Amino acid sequence: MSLASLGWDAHFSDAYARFNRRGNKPGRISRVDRGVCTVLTERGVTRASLAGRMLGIIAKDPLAMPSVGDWAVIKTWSDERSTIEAILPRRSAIVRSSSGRAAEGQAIAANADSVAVVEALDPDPDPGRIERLMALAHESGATPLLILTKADAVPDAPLLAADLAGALGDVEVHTVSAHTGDGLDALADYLGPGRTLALIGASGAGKSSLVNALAGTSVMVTRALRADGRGRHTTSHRALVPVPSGGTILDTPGLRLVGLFDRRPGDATVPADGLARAFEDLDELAGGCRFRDCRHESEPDCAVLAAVGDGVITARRLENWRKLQREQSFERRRIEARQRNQRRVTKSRDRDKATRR
Ligand SMILES: Nc1nc2c(ncn2[C@@H]2O[C@H](COP(=O)(O)OP(=O)(O)OP(=O)(O)O)[C@@H](O)[C@H]2O)c(=O)[nH]1
Ligand SMILES: [Zn+2]
Repeated sequence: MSLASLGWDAHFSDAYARFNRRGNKPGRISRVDRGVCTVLTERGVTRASLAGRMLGIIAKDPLAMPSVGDWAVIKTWSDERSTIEAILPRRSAIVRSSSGRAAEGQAIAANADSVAVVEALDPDPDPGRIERLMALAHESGATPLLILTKADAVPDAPLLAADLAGALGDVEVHTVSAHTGDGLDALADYLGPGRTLALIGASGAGKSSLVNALAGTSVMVTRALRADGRGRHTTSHRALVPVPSGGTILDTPGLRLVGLFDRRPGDATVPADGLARAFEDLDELAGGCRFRDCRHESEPDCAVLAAVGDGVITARRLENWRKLQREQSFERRRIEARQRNQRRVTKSRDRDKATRR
């Protein structure tokens, strides 16, 4: 396996220079199990545990915990054991905050060139989840895109895709089916030699099936859906899989909680449908603002900002409420885009009818 096909380039080779001595070699982490990493190197696959100095660094900064996709410095000892001595600076990282404190974030994928939010077209795609995951993709520093899976399972895939794309702005949207192979060719751009495409999405979104379809072999375990139609948590590991086109695809574990990323510990128990109700007090307060379309940012006589100033509500709560409102306006834009599309379709159908007459 050449390091270049795994994404090794001048940037990483420069960073490696100060570790370049006998006994050390670079490798890319393809899997992490409780501190033991599977590493792809020029000479094949190695298992490596964390060196003592790494443990010290991680204790101070959990983000330094090796993640799938990281380039690592591997030291091989005289008894053949291997340890991870260091992680080279990341070019991008998908970070999930396990609690409200940013310092407790955890990298779930490193050094991807592009990050795809993967959402199934069937059952109905969830725009709120897409938007949350899209924020995570944007924050990673890689190029975000949206992959809509299971296109074979719905009659109107292009319409649904256009509808979701309309609300996303400048992000490429691809519609695919792992079962029929439709749309997979269009993903080749993201998987050229040395390029890494990472996938994030809810459990059951079809990530493993997509990895299998792109890698051309059955490298990941997928399992049938539960009777209630919800995906089962079947990805037992995070994996970096080389694909025939020369790049690598990085699968992350299925993310089951809708608001996993931006909800604070106390809010985590609030179910998605109860979210609006959870902010009723804020809606009520907003009724006291001078302007009816007050955005509670810097407007004069804003009752909400006043309440924050008085300590009646916390700034964090206000921020969460704003997030919810952004989601709702996303939903509105989505519905408008769908109506526009439908009007277009109806119009062209009428035109067809007229010409046939
Ligand atoms: N109709 C159809 N079903 C699909 C397609 N891709 C995946 N599925 C089904 O969707 C279910 C979930 O697929 P997985 O690939 O396991 O989903 P995942 O995102 O990897 O889920 P986790 O492993 O839980 O993270 C399985 O029952 C698949 O057979 C597709 O293109 N078309
Ligand atoms: Zn206000």
